[in-house]
Amino acid sequence: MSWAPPSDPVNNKSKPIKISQLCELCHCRKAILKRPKNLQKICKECFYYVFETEIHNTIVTNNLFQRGERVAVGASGGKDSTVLAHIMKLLNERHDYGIDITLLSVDEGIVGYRDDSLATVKRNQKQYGLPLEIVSFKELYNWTMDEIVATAGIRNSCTYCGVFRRQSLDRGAQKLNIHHVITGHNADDMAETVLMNILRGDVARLEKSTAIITQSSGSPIKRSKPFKYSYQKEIVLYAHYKKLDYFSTECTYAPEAFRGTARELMKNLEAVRPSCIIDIIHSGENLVLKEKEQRFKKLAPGQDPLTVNSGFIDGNRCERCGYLSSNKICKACMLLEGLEKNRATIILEKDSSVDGAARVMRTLEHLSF
Ligand SMILES: Nc1ncnc2c1ncn2[C@@H]1O[C@H](COP(=O)(O)OP(=O)(O)OP(=O)(O)O)[C@@H](O)[C@H]1O
Repeated sequence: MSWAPPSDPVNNKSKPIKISQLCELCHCRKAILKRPKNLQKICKECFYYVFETEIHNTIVTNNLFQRGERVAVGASGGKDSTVLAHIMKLLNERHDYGIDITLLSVDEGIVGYRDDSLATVKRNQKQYGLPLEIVSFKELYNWTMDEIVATAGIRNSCTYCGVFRRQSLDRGAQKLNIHHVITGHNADDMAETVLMNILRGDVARLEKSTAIITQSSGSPIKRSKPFKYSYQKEIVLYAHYKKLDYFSTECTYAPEAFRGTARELMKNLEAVRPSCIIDIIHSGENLVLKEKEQRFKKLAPGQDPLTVNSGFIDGNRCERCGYLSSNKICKACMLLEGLEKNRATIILEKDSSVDGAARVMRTLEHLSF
């Protein structure tokens, strides 16, 4: 789409605009917002244009989509994925990417949170005229997040949720025969991840943390992040001005503790220097890490470092569930094993004493693994 000239120029005599109030991009309309990314004062129309065009440029530069490809948008009903669904539909039509978009949601089973946000996704489905598929933890693992938290405690809830959700999105996509899932992870999320991995010294993750496309070896599903360079604040502004229908409540369970700390640090840095979000991403992209061979064991000629160092076998399948996994038993099955043991203990204790209920409550309070 070519850029449309402003319809309400400065010389509009009925409503003159002071030069100092003019949009710094079109120099015609009144600026109504300061762009969080670079503090430019711009009008609403120019904001839409630059925001959408930057995402289009990210898509084209990184060659994210192939004509005819089927793409699933990981749709949680939150602001990021709602804006993602809206923008993907818009850009697909505007620039004729020729992709086929489906909304894919995971119901983690969190009463008062995910049930409400899924209601938003169902409205979005109608608003955008896109097909929707919902897969649930209950149907895939026979556990809801509420049951997991009641059994394992709240402390590790993000670990369970993250592992099961990642696999659920893959399984949902496979069910639909879709091989590309896009998510609403944005620049703030990415900069936070880079910081977190630096602070933890997690070199293996640091290396991958700025990749726009990720794909587990052997997995048919690739993932990408079209909002890699989009600021969280701009996504919220866009959703607000476009009056998009999204769900804005935070998850009922505790956020991952260390990510929360990194987020706080990022917010403080951004307040002093807005460009630091992009700067951290660029730093991450340009980090040159030591050769894997030097970081890990010595390799025989032709040996894959990942195979040697983690027991990884390309195209491996989990011995329990048969799903693709880089280990003999996939992470989801390992977590499930711990959960099932605790469910068994709780049921046993409940049955064997008069004051069982009180004991179960005490056990639940102290359980963590
Ligand atoms: N339950 C879900 N079903 C489908 N996709 C999900 C779900 N939860 C998260 N995602 C995907 O992962 C991305 C990042 O999720 P995260 O929980 O970190 O969220 P967020 O920043 O609150 O995003 P959002 O505003 O879209 O909820 C989301 O934008 C979405 O694409």
